[in-house]
Amino acid sequence: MAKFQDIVRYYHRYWRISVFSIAMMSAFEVIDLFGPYAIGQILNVLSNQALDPPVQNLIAGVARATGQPQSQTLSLLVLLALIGIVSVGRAPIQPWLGSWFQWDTAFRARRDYAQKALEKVLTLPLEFYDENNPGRIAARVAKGLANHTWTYPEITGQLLPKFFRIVGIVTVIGLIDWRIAIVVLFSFIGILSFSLSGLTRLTQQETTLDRYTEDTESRNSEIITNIKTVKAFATEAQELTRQRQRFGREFKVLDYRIHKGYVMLGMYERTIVQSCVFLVLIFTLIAAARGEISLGHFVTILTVSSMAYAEVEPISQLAEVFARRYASMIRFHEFMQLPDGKDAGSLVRDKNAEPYQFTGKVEFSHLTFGYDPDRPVLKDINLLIEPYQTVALVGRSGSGKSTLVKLLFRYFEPNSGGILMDGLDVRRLDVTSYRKRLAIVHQEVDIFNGTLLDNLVYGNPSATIQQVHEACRIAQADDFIRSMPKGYATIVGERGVRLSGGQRQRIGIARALIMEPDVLIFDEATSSLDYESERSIQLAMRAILGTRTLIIIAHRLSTVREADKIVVLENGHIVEVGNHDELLNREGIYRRLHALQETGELLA
Ligand SMILES: Nc1ncnc2c1ncn2[C@@H]1O[C@H](COP(=O)(O)OP(=O)(O)OP(=O)(O)O)[C@@H](O)[C@H]1O
Repeated sequence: MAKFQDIVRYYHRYWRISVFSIAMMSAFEVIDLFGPYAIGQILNVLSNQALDPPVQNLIAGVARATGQPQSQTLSLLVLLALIGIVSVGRAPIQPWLGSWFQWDTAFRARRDYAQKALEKVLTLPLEFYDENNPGRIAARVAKGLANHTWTYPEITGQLLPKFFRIVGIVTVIGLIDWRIAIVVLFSFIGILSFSLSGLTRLTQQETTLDRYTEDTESRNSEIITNIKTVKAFATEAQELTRQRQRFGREFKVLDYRIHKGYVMLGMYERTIVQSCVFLVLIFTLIAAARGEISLGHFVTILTVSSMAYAEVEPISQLAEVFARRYASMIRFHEFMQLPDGKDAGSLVRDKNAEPYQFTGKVEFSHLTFGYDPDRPVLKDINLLIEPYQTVALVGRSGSGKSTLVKLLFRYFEPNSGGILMDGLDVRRLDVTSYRKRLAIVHQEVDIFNGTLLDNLVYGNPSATIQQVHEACRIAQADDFIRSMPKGYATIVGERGVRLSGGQRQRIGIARALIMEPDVLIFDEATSSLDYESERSIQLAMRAILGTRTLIIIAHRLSTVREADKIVVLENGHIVEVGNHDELLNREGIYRRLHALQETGELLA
C-alpha cells in the first residue's frame, strides 16, 4: 500500500538541492517582512517617535563612518537604502536560487521516474496485462508523473516558504508586543488545523473520484480500441448509456461532495480569517491608544499581520491542489510497487553474457501447471522434441496448447516438473539470453510504428541486410515488400501503410527467422486468412521445416501432415503422439478431428 512517504521519497535523490532551495525561498519570504518594518520605522522618524535600538545603532554607525550628524534626513536615507537593497538588490538573484532549482528538481525526478515506470511496465508479469487494459495503465502512469511534476514547485517553492513567512511574521510581532503575537499564532494554528481536517476528508472523496475516473477512461479507451466491434454490434447507444451513468456518478462526487466541500471550507476559512484580522486590529489599536506601542509599530503590526492572513488563502489553495492530486500520486506509487514478474528479463544488456546456442532439443518432463494452482491446465506432460524436429500441437480450444508455449517462454513457472533445453533446466538459465534463442510468430503479429525494416530486425538489430532478404524470401514476404512504394523503407504501423493479416503474418515469420532461433514456435492463424495468403504461409512453413526445431500450434491440420510428431492434447493431458499416418490409423481424437477437417470444419 503506497503512503504519503512514497511521494516524499520520489524526490529523495535530490534532497540536498531541495533543502537548499527551500531554505533560500523561505529566507526570501522572511526578508520580505523587512519592507513593512522599515516603513514603520520611517513613520516613527517622521512623527519624532523613538526608533528601535538596532535601527538606532545602525544609523549611529553610519553617521560615525560618514562624519555626518545623526539627523532626520540621514535616518530616512539609511532606511530607504536598506529597503532598496532588500527589494531591488535581491530581485535578480531570487529566480536563480529559488525557481530554477524548484523546476529543475521536478524535471529531473520526472525523467528518473518516467524511466522507472517504463521499467515497471517491462517487468510486470504478463498476467497483469491480461487483467488491466492499456489505457488504464498508461493513464495512471501519465497522470502520476504529471502531478508529481506540478506539485513539487508548488510545495517547495510556495507552501513551505509561506509557513516560514508566517513564523517570521509572528516573530516580528512578538518582538513588538508578545500578547498580539500569541493571538496571531493561535489563530493560525486554529485555521490551519481546521483546514487540514477538512482537506483530509476531501482527499478521501478525491480517491473515490480518481477510481471512478479511471474506470470511465479505461472504458473510453476500450471503446476506441474496439470501435469496429462496437459499430458492428450496433452497441453505440448501449455504450453511451453506460458511460453516461459513469459521467453522472463522477459529476455527483465531483460537484456535490468535492467542489461543495471546498467552497464550504473556503467560506469557513474566510470568515475565521476576517474575524482574526478584526481582532488583531482591536488589540493593536488598544495598545497604540494606551501608548504601549508607537505609531510605527502600530502600522508594522497591522501590515505584517494582514500579510500573514493574506497567506491563508494561497496556502489553502495550494493544499487543496495537493489534495486533489494526492490520490493519483498514491495510485502511481501503488503501480510502481506491484511485484515484478518472476519471468522478468534483465533490463540491462549484459555485453559479457555468454550467448547460448542450443541444438533445439526440448524436453517437457512431468510438467504440471495451472494459472490457479488448484485447477491444473496441463497435467503431467512428458514430451521429447529432438533437434530440427517439427512438432505439431493439436487439440480442442482450451486444451492447453498456448499454455505449454507460455511455459516454454518462461512467462509462468510450472507447479511441478520442468522443461529441459539440451538437458538444462530452463529455470536455471538467464531468462533474457534464453528467450533470445526462441522465436514465436503469434496469431496477431504486432507491428510497431516505423519502417518495415525496423519491424523485421526488431529482435535482432544487428542482422545484415542479406539475412533480412533471405528471411523475407523464405517467409514469402520479399515480393510484397518490394512492391511497396518504398520497399523495405516503407513506413508501417499507426502512421503508415496498413498491412493485411496475411502480410503481417509473413512479416512475423521473417522477423522470427531473423532471430536465427534454435526453436521456432508458430501459433498458426491461417484460418483467418484468404486462400492465397494461407498458401504463401504454408509454403513459408514448408521452407522452414527441418532447418530448426519447429513447434506449431495447429488450428488447421493441413500443415500438420508434414510434422514429424503430432501431439494431441485433451484437457491438459497428452492423449496421442505420432505422425499423421500413425494417428490416422488409430481410432483416436486425431482421426476424428481429421475427419471434421476434411469436411472443411475448423478445429474447435
Ligand atoms: N491468463 C490466464 N489466466 C487464467 N486461465 C487461463 C489463462 N490463459 C488461459 N487460461 C485457461 O487455460 C486453459 C488452456 O488455455 P490455452 O490458451 O492454453 O488453450 P489452447 O489450447 O491454446 O486454446 P486455443 O486453441 O483456443 O488457443 C483454458 O481453460 C483457459 O481458459
